Amino acid sequence: MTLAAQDLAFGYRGHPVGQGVSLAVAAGEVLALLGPNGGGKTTLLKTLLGLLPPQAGSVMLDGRDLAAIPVRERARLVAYVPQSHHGTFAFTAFDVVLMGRTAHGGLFARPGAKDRAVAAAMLERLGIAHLSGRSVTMISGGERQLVLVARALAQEPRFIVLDEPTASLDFGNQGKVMRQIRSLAADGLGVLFTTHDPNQALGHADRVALLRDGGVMAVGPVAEVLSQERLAALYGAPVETVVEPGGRTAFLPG
Ligand SMILES: Nc1ncnc2c1ncn2[C@@H]1O[C@H](COP(=O)(O)OP(=O)(O)OP(=O)(O)O)[C@@H](O)[C@H]1O
Repeated sequence: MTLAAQDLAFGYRGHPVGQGVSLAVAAGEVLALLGPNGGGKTTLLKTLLGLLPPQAGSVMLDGRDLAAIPVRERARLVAYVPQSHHGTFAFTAFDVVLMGRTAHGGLFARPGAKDRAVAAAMLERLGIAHLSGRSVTMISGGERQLVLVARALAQEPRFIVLDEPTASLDFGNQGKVMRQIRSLAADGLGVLFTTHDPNQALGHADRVALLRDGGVMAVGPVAEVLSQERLAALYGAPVETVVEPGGRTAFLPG
């Protein structure tokens, strides 16, 4: 099963952002999307999720055109973790995670015991069960980010798309989310995430796509694609390479 962009052009009405993008994320793998600010990462994700219509080309989910898949079925297959934002409504963390179950119930069905159990299990999995009864307007940005990841997991999707999932997280929670990402792929999910840290792609992704000016500069296995030269070209800035005594490579802004 794959989620794939085929010769995709994407953008907003009257504002094309990218074109000629072909890439795919398969079940069981992690694909990282890297690129400079404004390069089109979020817009591409929204198009892959069906939140924005393609301007040309297509998005295919398991060989079917995404546009032809009913919205509720789509929601059972693909979950989205948007960039963390301030919640406006004072829902509890538990209720927000429970909302991830909507795609599994009937149109007006109330959540059942199974839905509540899945929501509780996902809060537990992310280590935030203690936040269950707290209002999401009164927790930290990082805690809210973890709630959004738990909500996506409660959807029990086949693919999960995360937009800068670690942006507001402290060092410990960054590690926690990245480990979750790996374990989701081990459970058979396809994972696509954006990041501004090439080292996260290096350490946790199987493949990486480099997006610049709305086009794919390179896509492939991390070890083949991520080099000092490519990253310098991607960001238009110097990049340094550090090789640890154990042989592990890391990139630093130069
Ligand atoms: N709602 C919108 N309507 C019109 N143009 C938009 C809208 N949102 C973003 N853009 C523009 O689309 C382009 C791509 O933005 P996008 O948010 O996809 O980039 P990004 O790679 O995710 O950036 P960042 O790393 O800064 O989050 C930018 O030029 C941006 O100004």
